[in-house]
Amino acid sequence: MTLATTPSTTTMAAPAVRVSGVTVRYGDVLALDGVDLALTPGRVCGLLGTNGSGKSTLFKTILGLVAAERGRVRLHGHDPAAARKAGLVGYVPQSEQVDWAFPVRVVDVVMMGRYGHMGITRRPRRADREAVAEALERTDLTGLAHRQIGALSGGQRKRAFVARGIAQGASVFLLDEPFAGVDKRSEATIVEVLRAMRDDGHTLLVSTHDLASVPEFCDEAVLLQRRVIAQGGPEEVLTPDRLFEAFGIEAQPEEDTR
Ligand SMILES: Nc1ncnc2c1ncn2[C@@H]1O[C@H](COP(=O)(O)OP(=O)(O)OP(=O)(O)O)[C@@H](O)[C@H]1O
Repeated sequence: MTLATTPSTTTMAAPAVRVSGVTVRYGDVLALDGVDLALTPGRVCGLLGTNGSGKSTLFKTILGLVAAERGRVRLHGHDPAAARKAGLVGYVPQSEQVDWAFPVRVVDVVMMGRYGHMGITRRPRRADREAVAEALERTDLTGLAHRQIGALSGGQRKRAFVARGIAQGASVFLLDEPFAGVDKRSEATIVEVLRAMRDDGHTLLVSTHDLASVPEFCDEAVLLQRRVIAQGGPEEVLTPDRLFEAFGIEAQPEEDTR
């Protein structure tokens, strides 16, 4: 599941997302401590860290769902609330955060991405239906469009949320553990979709526990442990010393995956 190297010209572009000195607390719990992060447009960045290292909190802060005590977040120059209102950011949540019993079809989930484009009546127009059809096509879900979301496999559900972001016209995608509970075939399909999005200039931040796969599908990686331990190319970030600092174990990516 290899993503081709991004053209070097993109490395000079202004960041699509800039997180500057962000500190977040839940009561007494310090979840993020002065986090600095810059995401270059048209790249896939892997977000790595132990359980409780702050990955989901970082996503929620970028989305504007959690308020930072200090620091600031900008998405293409906008604050999180404005970016969300403009539909600039697509979010694929962890599976546990979604009520799969909710009686809604795949096509309805994807149409939710169009709400910001519709009037208050939320009546889809031709352009909305076309955008949804295209997003379903790109995520290989056309044949499942009328199935209940709860009746999909884990990988298909993830793709439905990616399709929602595509229909929305998002340019930044935050994916929280998109490969968790997903079989190899679905994983390969998701990686294909992410590659196509990246090649179209979208910016992707992808949290994963699968260290070995990071050099294969990410252009860069961030190691998080409440603060950023390292950000850069996977080979410069995933060193034994840094992995030990982040995970407290002698973990390192398998050599044959590089
Ligand atoms: N709503 C909340 N109230 C109180 N503490 C919270 C809340 N959400 C998260 N935390 C705490 O903040 C810290 C960071 O949690 P977060 O969910 O961001 O970690 P994570 O890296 O996403 O973990 P995981 O890999 O298990 O999903 C943890 O110590 C967690 O217990």
